Amino acid sequence: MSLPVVYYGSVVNPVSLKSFKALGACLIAVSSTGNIDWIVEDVHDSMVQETMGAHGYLDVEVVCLQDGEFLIPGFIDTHTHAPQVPNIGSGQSYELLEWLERITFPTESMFQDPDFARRTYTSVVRRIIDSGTTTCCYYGTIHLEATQVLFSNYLILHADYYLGQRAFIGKCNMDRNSPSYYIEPSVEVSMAATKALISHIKQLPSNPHAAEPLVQPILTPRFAITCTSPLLSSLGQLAASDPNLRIQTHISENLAEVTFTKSLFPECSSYAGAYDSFGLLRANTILAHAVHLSDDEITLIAKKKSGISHCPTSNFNLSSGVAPIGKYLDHGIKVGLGTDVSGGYSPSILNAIQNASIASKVIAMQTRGNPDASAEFSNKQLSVASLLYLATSGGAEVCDLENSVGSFSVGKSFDALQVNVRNNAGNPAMWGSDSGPRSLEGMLEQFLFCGDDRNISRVYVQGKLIGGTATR
Ligand SMILES: O=c1[nH]c(=O)c2nc[nH]c2[nH]1
Ligand SMILES: [Zn+2]
Repeated sequence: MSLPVVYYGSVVNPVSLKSFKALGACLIAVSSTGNIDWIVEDVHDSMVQETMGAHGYLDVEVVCLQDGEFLIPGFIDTHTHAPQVPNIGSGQSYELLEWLERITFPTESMFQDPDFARRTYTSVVRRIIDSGTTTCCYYGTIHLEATQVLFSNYLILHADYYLGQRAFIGKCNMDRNSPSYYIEPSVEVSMAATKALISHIKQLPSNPHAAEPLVQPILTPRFAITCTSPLLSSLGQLAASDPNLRIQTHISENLAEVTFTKSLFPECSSYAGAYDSFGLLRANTILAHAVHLSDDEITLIAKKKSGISHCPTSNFNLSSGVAPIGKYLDHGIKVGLGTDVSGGYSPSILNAIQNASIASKVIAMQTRGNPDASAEFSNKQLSVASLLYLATSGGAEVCDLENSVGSFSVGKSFDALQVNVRNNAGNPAMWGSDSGPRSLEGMLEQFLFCGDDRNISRVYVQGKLIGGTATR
């Protein structure tokens, strides 16, 4: 257990899709458990010690942020593929199905060799942490051993793994429509490996102070095209036996994919209907992409309370389309952001924020002649407040972690980023020696739109410093 610590300075705290708090002189107390003990806003520096004393915090370390530094909740990446980092930036000319066949499946198949996984995954996790991702939903490959290696990075990186990054780790299920060199031979083999991974991850000790283990397994049927009905049915049964087990998959990313999926499940009403028929649509299901959903599918997903991972960089990059996120928000669907490496070419949620903004502007421009005046978000560009929310609190909702992370409040874990937009951060796009003092709102907007990992000096999960430039 570490010592309690108090952070004093500027804090940005998401409140809703429409607002956030920009607090100039805030005290956040983090107890030795890594959870937030108390928060006091607007504290003059002459009152810091007295305020701490009133909370019984005597002789506790105070970390004071400087001008140009502020805290925000850590980013939540609701969808990425760890084994695709080696081919990040390749194959940009293809659409989804061809890209899978030519670029992705060949790379993923290399993880059959656990040594390749060992050589690759450590730097992958390190890079994602330093990009500011405190919670990450990872797809592995079909290989049990390599996915165990991915998990073991939490041991390698931090000695006591449970104080590292918060993560969901899944082994892909694929028993059809996959190349002969990268396919599981049967439902039984796929299910046995899935169960073995779950037991492997669950057997390790968890942090007693975290509401749930920091690293958890997640069911990962890759997408309906690569899973037979018996496999989806077995995964649905496994999910039914453990309501807490998260599920992640892809949905309606690309029009050719949607057509192929419907041909494979003619008895189902839709792509979403196919997942639902196997019990795979529920409140802790994370559906990546959702670019081309029908109105009936939107209604079904809203009814099931499943979450959508918006992956705008990937949606642009693979020419998949523009997901109508505003419409989903108006239907009350939970939405978070995903980098979807390597469909997306950046492991940073900052890049997903920037492309989510542009995606919403594309829709707003296309529908200018037909604004939906009665709707709050449909056909409108996403505000800074909405973008911040999707990257943090929205992601927490999608991961079913909204009571533990996603914003700063008493009782939640201190999963946070210390952002630095000062000159010494080394990003010449920011600050500038003669630009003078700026508002916290202004600094936040510039960070979201032109910041990068140079501007993330500290990354905390469950109160523990796990990355950022200050650790390098
Ligand atoms: O963007 C994507 N990346 C993938 O790896 C994948 N697999 C199925 N569907 C997918 N979409
Ligand atoms: Zn994906």
